[in-house]
Amino acid sequence: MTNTAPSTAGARTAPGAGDFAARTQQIAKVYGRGDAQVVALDGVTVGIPRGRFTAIMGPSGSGKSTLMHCMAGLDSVDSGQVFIGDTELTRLRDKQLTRLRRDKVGFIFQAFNLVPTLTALENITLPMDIAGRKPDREWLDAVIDTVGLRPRLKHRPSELSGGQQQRVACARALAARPEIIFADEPTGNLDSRSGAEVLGFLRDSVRRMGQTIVMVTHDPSAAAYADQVLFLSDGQIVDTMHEPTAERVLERMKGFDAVGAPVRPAGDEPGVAAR
Ligand SMILES: Nc1ncnc2c1ncn2[C@@H]1O[C@H](COP(=O)(O)OP(=O)(O)OP(=O)(O)O)[C@@H](O)[C@H]1O
Repeated sequence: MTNTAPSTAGARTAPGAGDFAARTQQIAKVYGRGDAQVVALDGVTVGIPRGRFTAIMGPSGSGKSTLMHCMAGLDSVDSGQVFIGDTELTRLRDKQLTRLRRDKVGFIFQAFNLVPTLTALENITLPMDIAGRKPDREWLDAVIDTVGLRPRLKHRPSELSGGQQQRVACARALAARPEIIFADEPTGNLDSRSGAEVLGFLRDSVRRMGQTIVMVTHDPSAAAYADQVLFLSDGQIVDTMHEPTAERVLERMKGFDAVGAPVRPAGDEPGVAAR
């Protein structure tokens, strides 16, 4: 890759660094050595615009999870820079990184990761309790209403459906008002109706609350809830699609052959790798 400016990833005019909730500059990540070496990220430069919903798609093994983990400070890069807001993660010591993840980043995983002995409300406020922060009551109320959990706040996870449990996990991520939320296959364990509900709440939290969300997904219908989709192939971003529909995303995914090489259809906007 020869470019150095982050992909606008959805913003139509070139935004400044301050408009990105997270960004990377030429990051590379290699796993293993010698014959077993795998280049998971190959010089990715990308910006995640604030207050937008961004989906990351690509063939299996293209580097989606690695990119998300590196952007979230859950994994280290071999070269390049990662920023959350103005803070360069790649310069932080472990303790500072832990604090930054706690204070500025929210996570939603495929497995709901709720504490079984706590009620829904206690699970939602747990990260703030651990951080010794008092929840902003008004914001918490808005989050609870957005995810439709008010009648279920005293229930424990085992008394909730999968969709409701994932809504608790969404509310937990939203409650602390993080700079950015990373969601890794958040609907992977849900039936299509519950999945649609959760995706609707995520989209609402972006539209109504100005949250920034990045979501890795394999599902074109899930990606269609996003404002833009970044397509990864062989550790590089090869396309960006704005205002996606499930049909267009599916069509674009068909453009990747079995080993993941991109075949760009005419008319699609080039991604950062081509700039
Ligand atoms: N811990 C690891 N050790 C060795 N190789 C790894 C490790 N993690 C990922 N990889 C390799 O890096 C590449 C990118 O993996 P990654 O999980 O980021 O892809 P992905 O697009 O998220 O895949 P999937 O859609 O199948 O989840 C793959 O070839 C994978 O095998």
